[in-house]
Amino acid sequence: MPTTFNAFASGAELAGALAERVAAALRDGIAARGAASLAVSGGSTPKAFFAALSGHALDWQKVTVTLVDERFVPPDSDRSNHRLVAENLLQSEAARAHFVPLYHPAENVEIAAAEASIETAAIAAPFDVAILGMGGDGHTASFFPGGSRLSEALAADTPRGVITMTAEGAGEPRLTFTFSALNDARLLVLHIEGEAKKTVLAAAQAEGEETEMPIRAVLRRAISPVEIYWAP
Ligand SMILES: O=C1O[C@H](COP(=O)(O)O)[C@@H](O)[C@H](O)[C@H]1O
Repeated sequence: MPTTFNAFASGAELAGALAERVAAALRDGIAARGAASLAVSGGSTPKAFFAALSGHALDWQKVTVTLVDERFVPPDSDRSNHRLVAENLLQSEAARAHFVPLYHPAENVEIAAAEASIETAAIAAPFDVAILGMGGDGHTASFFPGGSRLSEALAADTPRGVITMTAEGAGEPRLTFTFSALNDARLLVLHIEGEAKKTVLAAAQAEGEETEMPIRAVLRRAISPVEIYWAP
């Protein structure tokens, strides 16, 4: 699928434009199907976008928000993507959205992933919107190079759902939606910021193994076109 590259002069400009784009897609989903879904990434990049989106007036009660991936940490951890979303997106107008977490206080991450798969299966597929990020190592979601279940996570025939991932660069064990659950989102965005990530993106767009830079799976094989949003 083709990618489009949308460059902005600043992170603030990007946040405003991406929030407009996502709010419009959610409104379209509500108009067409009565409800809409949004899967967002964590990390350090999306805060300004979350703040901009949270102020958009739309029928948030009909929107389900979930995470593309999560660390196996409780929501009061400063490493929690759930916490990031609660503090920055589920505010203002968006406080009325329904949030489905991936973390569950289970005995181990495998049980938590099974619970997350069951709960998120109630969200109609495909997602209306999925916002991916990308790490400096070329990971997206929790598809890490060298990840314990990377091949399974990236395989097109792995069912939609949440699986576990451990990797040297990942810190805590992870919970991540599979590639099959993300690649057909009606609006599929890759949100990256900084010159360093632009360089990583260029490397990912060159030849090489998907397993070395898992973002390649999205850039090469996603069913939906990938809209890249970048600012310096
Ligand atoms: O581990 C993660 O990292 C990526 C990228 O994060 P960033 O801090 O470089 O923006 C993120 O997309 C993912 O959701 C997160 O769990």
